[in-house]
Amino acid sequence: MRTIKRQSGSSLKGLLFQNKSLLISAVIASIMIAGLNIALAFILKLLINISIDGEVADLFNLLFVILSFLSLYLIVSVTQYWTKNKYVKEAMVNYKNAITDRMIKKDLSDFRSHNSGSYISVINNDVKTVETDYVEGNIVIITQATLFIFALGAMFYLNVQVAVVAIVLSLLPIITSVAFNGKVSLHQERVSEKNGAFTTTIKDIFNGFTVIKSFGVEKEVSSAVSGVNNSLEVDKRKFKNLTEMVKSLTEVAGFIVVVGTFTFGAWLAIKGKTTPGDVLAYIQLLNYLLGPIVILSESLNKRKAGAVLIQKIDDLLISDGQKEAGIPKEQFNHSIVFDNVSFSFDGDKDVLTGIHLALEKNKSYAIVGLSGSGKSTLLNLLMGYYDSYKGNIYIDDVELRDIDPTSLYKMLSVIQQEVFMFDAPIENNVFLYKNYPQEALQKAITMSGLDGFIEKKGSGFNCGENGSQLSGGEKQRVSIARALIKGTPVLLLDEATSSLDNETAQAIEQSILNIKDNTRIIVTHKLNSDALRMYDEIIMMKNGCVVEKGSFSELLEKKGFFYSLYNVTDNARQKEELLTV
Ligand SMILES: Nc1ncnc2c1ncn2[C@@H]1O[C@H](COP(=O)(O)OP(=O)(O)OP(=O)(O)O)[C@@H](O)[C@H]1O
Repeated sequence: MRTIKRQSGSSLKGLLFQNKSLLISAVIASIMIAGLNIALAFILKLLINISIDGEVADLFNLLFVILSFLSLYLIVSVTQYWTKNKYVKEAMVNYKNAITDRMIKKDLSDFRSHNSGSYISVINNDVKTVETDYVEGNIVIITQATLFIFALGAMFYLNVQVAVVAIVLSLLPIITSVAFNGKVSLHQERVSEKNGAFTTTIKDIFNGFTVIKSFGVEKEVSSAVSGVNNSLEVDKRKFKNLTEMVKSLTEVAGFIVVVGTFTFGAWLAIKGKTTPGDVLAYIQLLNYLLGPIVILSESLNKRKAGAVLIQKIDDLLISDGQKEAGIPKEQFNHSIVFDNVSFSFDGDKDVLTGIHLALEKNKSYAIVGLSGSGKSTLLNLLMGYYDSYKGNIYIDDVELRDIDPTSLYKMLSVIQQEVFMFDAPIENNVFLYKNYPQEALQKAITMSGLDGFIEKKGSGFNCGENGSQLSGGEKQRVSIARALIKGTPVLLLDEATSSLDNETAQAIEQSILNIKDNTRIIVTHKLNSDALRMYDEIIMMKNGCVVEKGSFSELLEKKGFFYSLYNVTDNARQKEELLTV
């Protein structure tokens, strides 16, 4: 058997930097803004020096410079936000599309290993944080770092001693911020996890609204939500407290830098070693030194936390890995074989034990057994929902785990009791937006018993959210039609007609059993002798094992477990109930 190699997959982070020309334009504009801010300090210095010992003509010349400066500032600033917003928009479109794409391409077993709330929370919360703290944060960091470097350079230009004092003191807020880096990331990750749990809880309320109402458990559910909500808000508060404490500490450290540098500048002015204009320029430059330190410390911490979220998103989408491209197999030639298959959900207690089955092409099989005996799990293994089973499942001698999942679903269709419906017209729900030959459509619609409904309501009838405008039976008919239209060589039915009345259910079962060029494996609770007689083989399950198999008459002759169940009563209805308990 080929082993499944797990591949780590590439990180989606690269997508955030894909549009390089826009990113570079936004960065250049940001750097220019930083330069213009420094130029403002020199303009103020000139203004003060002219006011002390200059001429009116100098003042007019300077005013002309100021007007040109303001026009340039406006142009650069508009360019900066325009390119930045366009870059962020394109980066986020690419990133979110890639996330959705990866989610959809996950194979079933991988997708089901995570709670759907985690995926929703990633799209709703984490991606937003990545946008503000990481993508926009990168540009903020570049702008502020440039402003800091320019301000420092300008200080050196004005006075080396003042610049050295400013650098030494600036280490204080930087150290403060770096010291809390790790802790901030940890708290951000915790908030993200709690967001996921909260989304899952809210999702459960929407999905289980009818249950909540009919069982009158509003208060209990509200209190459960309140617990999750409270826990999320507690962690959010801790996160905010921490970031704001870091901000306060950095601000205080910043004041020390201002007061220290300014005192030193004032001392130099008193000694006559610098001009008042220079002192004003120091003050202005100090703002450009301190502002960035505070913003940088906050932005660097948030960026780090954003990077942790990017990693978390990657892990959710990649770490479980997708199967290495498997063997493409779309034709079903002769048989499906379960060779000593055992399976456990929790790795402890087996739900299926030592299953040996050989299912031949174009035959029909009924799987029967008491509730919880493992019938659905057997079908789910065949659908590739789980790959951690022991033993082997072969489709025409190819191990199921080695088959490319996409091609597997071209061979198998499943019809289940739970039917998902899109909030779309019935025709889109049946065809699932694909084109099929008219003849195939008509055949599937007739066989599934949907023809009457479509005639009455029209193919454009909207099904409502998850089919709220349709009855349970109508939804099941849609699901049957969907599978029949797909025309796969193997059909799996798991309680597919349970919501239909006995007569309709039997009619549909009969028409499915009449398809001769199809392999049908049908889990049924209905011990109806007319239907059971039509199956090539009945597989009787008990406690995760296949205990009997054979045709209806063979099993009756055997007088075993199937016989005893079938003969418990002559009343078919009671037999059905017996198996459902
Ligand atoms: N996702 C799951 N996680 C853990 N245990 C599960 C899971 N799904 C099913 N089981 C357990 O596995 C056993 C077999 O379940 P399965 O649904 O296959 O039985 P079944 O014969 O189809 O039952 P029914 O006729 O009631 O649908 C049961 O004990 C069930 O509780």
